[in-house]
Amino acid sequence: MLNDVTICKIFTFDAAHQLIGHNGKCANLHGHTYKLEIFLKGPVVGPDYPSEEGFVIDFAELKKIVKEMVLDRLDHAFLAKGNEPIIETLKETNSKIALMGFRTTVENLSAYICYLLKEAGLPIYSVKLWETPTAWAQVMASDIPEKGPFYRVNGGCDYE
Ligand SMILES: Nc1nc2c(c(=O)[nH]1)N=C([C@H](O)[C@H](O)COP(=O)(O)OP(=O)(O)OP(=O)(O)O)CN2
Ligand SMILES: [Zn+2]
Repeated sequence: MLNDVTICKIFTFDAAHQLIGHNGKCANLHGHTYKLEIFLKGPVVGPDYPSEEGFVIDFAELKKIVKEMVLDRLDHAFLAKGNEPIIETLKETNSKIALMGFRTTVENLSAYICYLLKEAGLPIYSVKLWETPTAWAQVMASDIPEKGPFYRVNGGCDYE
């Protein structure tokens, strides 16, 4: 039996959002440099274990998957629930919109990313998403229900 190892790779992306109806400054259109920590957990495998590589997964491979599935979609985008009036103007100016369909709190975004990567077949352990240097949310893959994350069930909405 192989022992599991947890590995982590860190990414950043810049994005804007607006929490419509929030009773505070985040009701304004504003942006963040998000820091995204992806934790994977699994045995150190290779095609002919024990491999010379000694990887859970090649960080380069992980980077490629996260870039394609997350960063290309979210980086320098407006993260939209879909009810933000600014969307019309952004469309008119061909500005990048990532239509999430849920309220773009750091809780919901981290659950979304974790679910996406889990569905992609990665041995995902957790996703930790920093919205600011002092605020983050972490979602454990094992806490995501089979039918999907909580934002799917209740809209993840603290207002509507
Ligand atoms: N539980 C949550 N609370 C808040 C969220 C969220 O996603 N989950 N989001 C916001 C805002 O979007 C805001 O970007 C973050 O707010 P805050 O941490 O208060 O930001 P500050 O820049 O004021 O941080 P300081 O380090 O305290 O200066 C609001 N709440
Ligand atoms: Zn914010």
